[in-house]
Amino acid sequence: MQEPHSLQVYKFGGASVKDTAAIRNLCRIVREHAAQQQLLIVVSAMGKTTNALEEIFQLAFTGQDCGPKLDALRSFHLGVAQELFGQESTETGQLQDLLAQLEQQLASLQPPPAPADTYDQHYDQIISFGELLATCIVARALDAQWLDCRPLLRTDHTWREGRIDWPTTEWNVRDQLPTLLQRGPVVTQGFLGGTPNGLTTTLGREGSDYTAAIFAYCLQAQAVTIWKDVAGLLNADPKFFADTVRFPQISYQETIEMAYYGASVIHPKTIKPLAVRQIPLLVKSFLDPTAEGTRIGEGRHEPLAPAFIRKDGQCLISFESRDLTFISEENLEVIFGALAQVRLKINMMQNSAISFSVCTDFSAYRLEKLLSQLRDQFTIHYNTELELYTIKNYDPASLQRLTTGRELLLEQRSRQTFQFVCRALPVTGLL
Ligand SMILES: Nc1ncnc2c1ncn2[C@@H]1O[C@H](COP(=O)(O)OP(=O)(O)O)[C@@H](O)[C@H]1O
Ligand SMILES: N[C@@H](CC(=O)OP(=O)(O)O)C(=O)O
Repeated sequence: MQEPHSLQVYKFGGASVKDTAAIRNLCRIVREHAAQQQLLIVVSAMGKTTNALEEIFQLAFTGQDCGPKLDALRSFHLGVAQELFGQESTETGQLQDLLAQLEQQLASLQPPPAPADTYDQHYDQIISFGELLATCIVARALDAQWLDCRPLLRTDHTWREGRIDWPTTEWNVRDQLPTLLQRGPVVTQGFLGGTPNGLTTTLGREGSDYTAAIFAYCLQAQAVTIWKDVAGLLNADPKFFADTVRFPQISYQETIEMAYYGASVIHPKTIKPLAVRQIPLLVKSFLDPTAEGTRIGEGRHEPLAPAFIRKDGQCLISFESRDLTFISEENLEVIFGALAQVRLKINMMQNSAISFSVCTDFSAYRLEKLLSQLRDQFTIHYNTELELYTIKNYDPASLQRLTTGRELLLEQRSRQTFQFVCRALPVTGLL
């Protein structure tokens, strides 16, 4: 038996499996870069399938017709499978079974409409089909073993953000995976987990990177490679910023901070399990697989270029005590408690004498719940459609580059990091 550390974990996200050509490219990468090694391949839903499933679920849950959107999702997956494997080979089998299960589960939501407080639980049962369908196709394209990760990756019942039960998960993974990996490559789902009573959970949007890290941690893998549509970890998202530069090497700590502030290239929970076991994380381009990419690991490096992180869809909420009393620890306890209960994460916060402001991701549903809990005690104002910018390792030029022409609604700076909230401006090109 090979030593456990000879294992590589590859993670392929939505962009790398978005269509037939992308899946063929994935197969080439696996063949050319992972021969002679044990390989666990973690795969996300194809392209924008998770968003499509969210729309389908929303329609079904609110008693509306999701038929046309479901048909489009079905045709898309069957179309890709037919291009890869031929018409007849997809008429029955696992893919058809999964599509039938999805249809059945959606039908069971209506009528009668499920109670509103089961929304998140039902969400997970439906949204998870994106990864199940994608892995079914990719495993077959690679002639690899298909693994349902849900019985292994044990979580609690925190729907849409399942919290991993590490001891159970590690035991399960170490019990099951080594034998399978010895036989050949294994393909499994990112983003999914399972509760003790066999229900599906998801780990938070874009959580497949985290799945790769969980498996790598449990199996003490040699490295994790996440294959992206960018050259590596850059100092900014090239979709919004001009003149980006790649970091060839960067520490776990710098990366975790970038992910925390919103650099969407890596899910924020990915780094910790890898850092604990000193497993390097490689970010590589599936468009140019031989290029160097980025190596994230232990150690120090030269000071980095300023990094720019933009988070859109922000909401700035301010709480004022109703009777001009100062914002006190007691008030803050109430506000934090309510934010935690409705699961609104604080991206930035600031207090003054009689008011306390938080910047969070906007969710109409969660905001309404928050307002109904706190309205009696506080006067609450909020603004939506805002952007939160963070500059790590800022200098005067980078500050000027980002703040010129913007009205800053809230700002904060430490020695390394500058953050501000502002109104979204019309897009006129790259920043
Ligand atoms: N600092 C950054 N460096 C590189 N890419 C970034 C950065 N911040 C955001 N991105 C964005 O992350 C995208 C890749 O991540 P993501 O879309 O989650 O990939 P996938 O879903 O395929 O795993 C890139 O296309 C890029 O727009
Ligand atoms: N498919 C899920 C999980 C995920 O991680 O996807 P991706 O690897 O494409 O970001 C999502 O879109 O949230």
